[in-house]
Amino acid sequence: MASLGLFFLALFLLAISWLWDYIVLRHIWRPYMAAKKLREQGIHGPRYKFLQGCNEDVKRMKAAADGLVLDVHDHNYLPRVMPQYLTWRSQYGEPFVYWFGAKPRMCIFNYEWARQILSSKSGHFVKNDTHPTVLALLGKGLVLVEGTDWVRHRRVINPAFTMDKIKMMTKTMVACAQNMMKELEGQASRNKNGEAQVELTKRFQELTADIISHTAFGSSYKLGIEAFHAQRELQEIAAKTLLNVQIPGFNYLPTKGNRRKWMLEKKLRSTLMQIIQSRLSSGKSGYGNDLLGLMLEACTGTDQGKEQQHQLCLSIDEIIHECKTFFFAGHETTSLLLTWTVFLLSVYPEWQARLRLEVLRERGEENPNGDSLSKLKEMSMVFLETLRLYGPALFFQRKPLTDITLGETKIPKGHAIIIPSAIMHRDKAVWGDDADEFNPLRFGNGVTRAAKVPHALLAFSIGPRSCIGQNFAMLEAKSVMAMVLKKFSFTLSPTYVHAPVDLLTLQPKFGLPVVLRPLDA
Ligand code: HEM
Repeated sequence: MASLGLFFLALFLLAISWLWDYIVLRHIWRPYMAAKKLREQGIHGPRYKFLQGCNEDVKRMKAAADGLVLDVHDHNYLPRVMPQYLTWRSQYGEPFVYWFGAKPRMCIFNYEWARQILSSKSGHFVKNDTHPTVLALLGKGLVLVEGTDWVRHRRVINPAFTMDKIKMMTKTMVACAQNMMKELEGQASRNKNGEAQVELTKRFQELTADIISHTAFGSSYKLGIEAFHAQRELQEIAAKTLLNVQIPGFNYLPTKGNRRKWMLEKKLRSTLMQIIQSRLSSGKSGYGNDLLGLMLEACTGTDQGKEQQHQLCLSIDEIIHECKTFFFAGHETTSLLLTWTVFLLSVYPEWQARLRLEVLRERGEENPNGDSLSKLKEMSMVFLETLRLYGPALFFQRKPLTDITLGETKIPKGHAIIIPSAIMHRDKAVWGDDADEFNPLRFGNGVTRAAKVPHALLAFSIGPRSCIGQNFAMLEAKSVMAMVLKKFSFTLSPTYVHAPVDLLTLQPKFGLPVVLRPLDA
């Protein structure tokens, strides 16, 4: 009896200590003190609300803005997509602080501060805490690892992204694009008017999944596409649940949503494991020159010294995480670059004609290759302008590991910093009065001279954590766009609705229906 009493007393004390830590300290005292300290520095923001922070306000503002539909010439979708940042900036100035649950987030708009944070090599800034579903989707690969692990992963992966290697992959990229063109031509020829009405967002997603599957993992399309579908659904779940209050332990409850998420995670892992296993069993004379081959070689190679091998070694579990990372990072972003470029070239047919001419001038009727694609300067300009206006990533997050000072402002350790690149890309003081307009000519003298600040384009980020796949993405997008421009002219379908939406990446809410007209018809 006495021991039962002791047990309940211990349980009671445990509950009290949990309540004290979780409710009082974490959700009342710390937010109160953090807000007070920031106020003393003149940094204000929306009021913290118990447990939810500002998450419900964000949901409300986004829901209210969701009905806004833009004219196709209007590229300022920020009031639709990021209404909270615009509202709070106008109410509280720059920077301001808001609350993601109980966690403070400082939103900065200053290019010099962004440069200092993103270019820092000191290791003082790390990626912010990742939502569990985003982690399941993206894997703890290169995008999310930190410190010496990041150095090790990046060393293993860097050799797969040299320009020579990427140029060699052009053939595969063009072949995948060619298959898609054939399908589209077939679709057009079956219609009486010889045109095809196609929703391109989905087509580009499938195409870029096919390309990454072939170039990075050498896997069969069928297996790759299974991983792709599981990741897509995880992304939808993440986008829907990101702003929900996170109750400790909730992720372990067998709710319908959690069970679906676990099933998808399992499916993704087992599919990637299958791709890896089939490569391992075929690797009698090396594992191949692509990304997966390089990772497996590093993991199992025996011709290096022990010390060097340790620095260049990834475990099978780490390789699975990297596969998730590359599968997601490697196709989602590029498919969106293609989607938004087709949108803009439909709205500005003079640029569509200009790029078609450039493609035909460089290569005539022949399929593009690595060298000819590198010469497509105007196409590069159009991609850069597309990334400025419709970059897939809307903002970056970093978290300082120690107290830091930016200008006169002190940012305490652990306070997340939000760098809203989509808003900064429209800063008229930096980009000029036409910042809201589509003007690829601003990139005529190269990316560093396009604005008043050398590294104003943040689409691939800057500094040591900038995108490892940017050359790959540009060459891939060029391969596909060159093929599309050679085969078709295109216009927006009358059913297109211009309503960009934030689903972790910037996407057209209702897809991109276009009308394709074969050029040789
Ligand atoms: C238009 C296409 C792309 C865009 C706009 C883009 C954008 C970005 C951005 C903004 C970051 C930095 C994220 C941060 O700092 O939080 C990043 C990192 C990364 N990207 Fe991309 N990306 C693209 C294509 C690709 C491709 C094709 C791959 C792989 C094949 C890739 C792989 C990665 C990886 C692994 C990182 C993490 C790098 C590191 O932290 O060392 N990306 N990307």
